Amino acid sequence: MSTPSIAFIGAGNMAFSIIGGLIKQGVDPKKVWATNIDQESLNKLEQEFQVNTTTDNHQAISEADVVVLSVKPQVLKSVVTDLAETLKQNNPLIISIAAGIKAETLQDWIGQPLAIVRCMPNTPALLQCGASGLYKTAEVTDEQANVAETLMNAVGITLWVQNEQGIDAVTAVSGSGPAYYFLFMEAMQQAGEALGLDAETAKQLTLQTALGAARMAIESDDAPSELRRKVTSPGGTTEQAIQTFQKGNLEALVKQAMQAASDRSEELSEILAK
Ligand SMILES: NC(=O)C1=CN([C@@H]2O[C@H](COP(=O)(O)OP(=O)(O)OC[C@H]3O[C@@H](n4cnc5c(N)ncnc54)[C@H](OP(=O)(O)O)[C@@H]3O)[C@@H](O)[C@H]2O)C=CC1
Ligand SMILES: O=C(O)[C@@H]1CCC=N1
Repeated sequence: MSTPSIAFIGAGNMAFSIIGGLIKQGVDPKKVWATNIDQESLNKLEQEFQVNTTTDNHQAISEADVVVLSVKPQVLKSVVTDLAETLKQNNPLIISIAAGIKAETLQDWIGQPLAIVRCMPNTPALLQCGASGLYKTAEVTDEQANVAETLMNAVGITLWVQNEQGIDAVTAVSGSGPAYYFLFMEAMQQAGEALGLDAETAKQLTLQTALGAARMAIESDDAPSELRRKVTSPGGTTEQAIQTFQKGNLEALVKQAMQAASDRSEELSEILAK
């Protein structure tokens, strides 16, 4: 397949991030369609990225090689059942980014086992710094798997999981993950202010430190535990902070939080399959 024609059904936060990443990577905007309920919210997307937009989901998928389902999980059933006949006729590759909706459920709603890739991206896709987990059904050809991978590689790194449960774990790690780091940044910034820094100084120091730490963790041969050791002078300041985190059982809390995210992903798949 040359450059595929891609239709995003439900152009909200996540689709905006992926479309932005694709266009910045040089994907032809004429090959991209995006839909939403109202045209007003599509205008920004059209102005910023020059992609085709419509409020008519049928029009968007009429010639699409790839259909990206990017509405909220709660409305996915009505969207998919409405498009089922066209999907069966055109047989595009379907990429669903919805949290918690199993591929088999989508195939049931469509009424045919079409080729489905479940993808769990994250919002840093907007900066081509995303991380996506992918799972494919048996119907997905090698060529289609390549298309899905190439698409998502345009906005960050892409990793396949072998069973669908893996997508629940990916959701808990990288899908929801940016929010965990943002929460930590918010807390650090507030604590910096409480220590007497002005808001802007606390913000800049917090964000640059997050960037520096992430880059070091990615680029260094040292594991994060070793990088941490190198910051922590015996009897020094970092040791006091780390001990405070450990007394508060940070690791157990992180595990508990991510288990809750994964459980919710599984739970959604049961609730929303009905
Ligand atoms: N946000 C994130 O970090 C991530 C989200 N996801 C998944 O991505 C999906 C989208 O999430 P997100 O972008 O945050 O959600 P948004 O609500 O921002 O985007 C969904 C968009 O779809 C629109 N919409 C609703 N119904 C229809 C319809 N019938 N036809 C066309 N468009 C419609 C909504 O319009 P309106 O607002 O007017 O209802 C909204 O603009 C979800 O399934 C989520 O699970 C996956 C990974 C990360
Ligand atoms: O919170 C959610 O349900 C979605 C899925 C992962 C990130 N946002």
